[in-house]
Amino acid sequence: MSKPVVLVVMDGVGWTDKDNGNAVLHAYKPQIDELMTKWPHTTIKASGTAVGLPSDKDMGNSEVGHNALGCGQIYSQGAKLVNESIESGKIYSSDAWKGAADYVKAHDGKLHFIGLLSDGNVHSNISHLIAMIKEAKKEGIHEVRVHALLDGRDVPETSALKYVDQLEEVFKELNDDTFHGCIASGGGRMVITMDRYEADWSMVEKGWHIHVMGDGRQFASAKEAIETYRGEGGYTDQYLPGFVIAKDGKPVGTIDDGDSVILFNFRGDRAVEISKAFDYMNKGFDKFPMPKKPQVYYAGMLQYDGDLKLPDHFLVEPPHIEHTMSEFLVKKGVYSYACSETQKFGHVTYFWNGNRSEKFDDKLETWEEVPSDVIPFDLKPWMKAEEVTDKMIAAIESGKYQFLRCNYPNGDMVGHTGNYEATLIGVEAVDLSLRRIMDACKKADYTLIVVADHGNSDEMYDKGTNPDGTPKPKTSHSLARVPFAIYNGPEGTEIKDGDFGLANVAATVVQLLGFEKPEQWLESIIK
Ligand SMILES: O=C(O)[C@H](O)COP(=O)(O)O
Ligand SMILES: [Mn+2]
Ligand SMILES: [Mn+2]
Repeated sequence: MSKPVVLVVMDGVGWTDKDNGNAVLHAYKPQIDELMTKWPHTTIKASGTAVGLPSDKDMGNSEVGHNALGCGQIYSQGAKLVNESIESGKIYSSDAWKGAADYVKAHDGKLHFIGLLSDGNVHSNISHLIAMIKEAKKEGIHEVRVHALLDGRDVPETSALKYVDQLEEVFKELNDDTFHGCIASGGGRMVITMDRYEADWSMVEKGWHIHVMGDGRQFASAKEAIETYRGEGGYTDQYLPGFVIAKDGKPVGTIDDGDSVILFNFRGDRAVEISKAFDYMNKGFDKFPMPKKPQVYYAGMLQYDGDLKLPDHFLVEPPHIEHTMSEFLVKKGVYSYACSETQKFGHVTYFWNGNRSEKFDDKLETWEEVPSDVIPFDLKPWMKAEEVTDKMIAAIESGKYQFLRCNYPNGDMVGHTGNYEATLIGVEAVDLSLRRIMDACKKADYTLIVVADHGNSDEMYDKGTNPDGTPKPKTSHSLARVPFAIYNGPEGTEIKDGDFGLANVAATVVQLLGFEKPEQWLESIIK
């Protein structure tokens, strides 16, 4: 009988000697150091084409990382699929594009785009937005409104004006007697609209008021809003309060009956809640009161949830991820367990299972969520590591599961705040938790795999310095490789020669569990 396997994802903990504010390198982390010296270990690829992104310049992210970990294959991901669909023009012959355009034309309405305004390529890409705006004009749509969520999390932390200027230029070029486009509202992505995993529905409620009702602080332009808020509160982009663009006291682009709305984000986790608000508004939606429910045609860039079929209308076919590890293990009758705190709960369940929100088998699969705090995580960099560890150890000690997985968000969520000192503590909290997991695995004689989904905390400084000479914080992920180590594996466990990536982990897990991998998967990392 093979030993059960525990897999820990240290979210956002990249592995590199480069020291650009490397909070992994400088953290006190005796456990990770032990794993990466005394046990079978290597580093693996977690970015670019190794995880299905358009190019090797694309940093990894949780969606593509957990998809690859959970399915053992490399699928072309949203960023790439949307590029291809726009290049070929296929997107404009989709039912959803035609539906949205026809609805606006039939009602003399406005076409709205909501989404993350940047070229971060994690949730969205501004180039997709611009292409669609140009096509809308070509197709005879007269009124376009953009509801711009400001990024500063997948791109430099105060870069919003660059993207706002780029978009305003496009409108300047396009606007004439037949066409009028402008920014109608917006706000920081960590304040309005882009909540995930139901951590804080009030963010989506705020977004509803700002985008749909035009109910918020008014400014003459997005630029004025950004500059005013920065001056008043020193806000960085991701935390900028909501704003409404108005003329003579009247919002320029509320969402009304007869309008169409396209959410131009391709990634699902932070697109699900706002999509539910639109798709379910007349179907018992009860997450927040809706003083206004406009009759609109709503479409997502992709379908974000394959089980819920959400949203109903979408422009580009999402990757249809088949042959996942969870499905494979269920067919083998293996009991499995998954745990994280809210912020990453969907990563080890929904992303892990190929963007499906439901289990393959209720009896064999157990999922446990530890509620996350709703605070900026640099204020509490240990987050819920202790609670996640408690649950993992209880699950190991129960003896019920042959495969157990968890995600510690600290390296990533604290890394995204740009706070180097806090991120050191975040990594150290993960390391402390690992000691307890390692001891539990030793005691129960389970194999432990420790890996990460992409870098972040390993590069906390951006290019350049602040006016006071301190390093500029970097809030986004990095291109670093990630650590991979096997603790307490079977006698003779040895890493193969070769250059591996996240998609090689699934085969490694099932090999350790004593199964042969399905033919679709990439090879195992061990001999
Ligand atoms: O959504 C986020 O917080 C960031 O854009 C990406 O972080 P993640 O890929 O680690 O979730
Ligand atoms: Mn991640
Ligand atoms: Mn992240």
